[in-house]
Amino acid sequence: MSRILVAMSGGVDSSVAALLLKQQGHDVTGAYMKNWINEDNVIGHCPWMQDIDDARATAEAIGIPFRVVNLMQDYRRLVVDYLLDGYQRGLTPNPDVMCNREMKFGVFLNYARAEGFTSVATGHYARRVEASTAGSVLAPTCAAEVGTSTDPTKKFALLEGADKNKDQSYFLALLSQAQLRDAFFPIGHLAKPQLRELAADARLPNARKKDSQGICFIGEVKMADFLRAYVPEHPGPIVRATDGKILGEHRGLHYYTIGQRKGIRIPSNTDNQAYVVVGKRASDHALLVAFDSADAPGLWANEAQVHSLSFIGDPITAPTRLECRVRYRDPRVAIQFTPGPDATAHIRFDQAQRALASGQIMALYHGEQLLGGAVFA
Ligand SMILES: Nc1ncnc2c1ncn2[C@@H]1O[C@H](COP(=O)(O)OP(=O)(O)OP(=O)(O)O)[C@@H](O)[C@H]1O
Repeated sequence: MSRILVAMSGGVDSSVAALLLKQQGHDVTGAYMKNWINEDNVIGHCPWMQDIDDARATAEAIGIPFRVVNLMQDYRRLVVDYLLDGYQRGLTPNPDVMCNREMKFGVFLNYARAEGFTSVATGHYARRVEASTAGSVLAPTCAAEVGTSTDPTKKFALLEGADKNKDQSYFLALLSQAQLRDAFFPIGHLAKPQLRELAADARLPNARKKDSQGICFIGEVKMADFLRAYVPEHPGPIVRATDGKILGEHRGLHYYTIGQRKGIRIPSNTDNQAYVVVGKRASDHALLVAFDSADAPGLWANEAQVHSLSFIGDPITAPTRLECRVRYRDPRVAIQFTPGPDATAHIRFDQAQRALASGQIMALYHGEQLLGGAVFA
């Protein structure tokens, strides 16, 4: 029997994860991670107290012990500083991906091990399966199995969640084999309506709670409001990329992402073409814009460089036809993957991709198997 610490956010997904593990006969404890409590009270409503109450009440209904783990200092250092630093450097960081690698399957997993637990579980929509090595790509041997084995001789692979509308594998792209070995995703094989039914049948108090939105720690708050509070304003010119004409002034590059059309506040001078952000220029802190069209400079990419490449299973060391996902809700797209030195790779897309930002995460797939991830240069 495994001793499992389930990360319970107060939401219905992680509650059903705990419920299923308990029903399977494991020794289960629930834990809420206190990552962020809106310490400076600058970004309004933060539902964390309600979430703790919900998680505690649900743990009680399931009949498992519950604790609150304070990880605020680690979170500030490993996620918030990464986020703020990235935006200040003109990048597009992804705090959810980093929260998984550094917190849930990092600090929280280490905490669990130190407390005598064999593994952690979350309510992510992703499936962990046993894998065997076939060439350089790990091939799942039994896609139906969503087991709780921590056998150190076994290798594990990650598949997309069965509910394609809820799949969260993208956010797990930077996990390692060692992290995956001790991580369970008990709800990855379920569809959301099925999961809600299980929650209702078990009379879990949060069976009808609505799904959370937005960044894990910021909760319901918009990223722009968060950045306004934490990143100093740094104005610069808005420059038309096609001819260098200065069109106006912006209040900080961190408010903009490549591909963004809203909030540029430069009126279009044709009837039907709006400006879109196509880049950021560090030398004069310029925001580069162009009319949104197929030939807007820098907006569409046939190829890209990535760095900080990591693999869940065996690394891919030769040029290979694969697929990738360039952002959470995007479909997988076919690519030619060519590994380079020092955890870099060159990606050639079969079809041009719109608005790839430096710092953005690329998740690498072979069919529905998540192979790993990297960061766009
Ligand atoms: N503050 C937290 N404390 C404990 N676990 C958390 C916390 N935030 C997220 N998690 C874990 O990470 C998983 C994915 O987080 P996400 O914010 O995407 O939640 P979700 O998919 O809406 O799931 P849920 O319905 O459980 O909130 C959750 O299912 C839960 O296991």
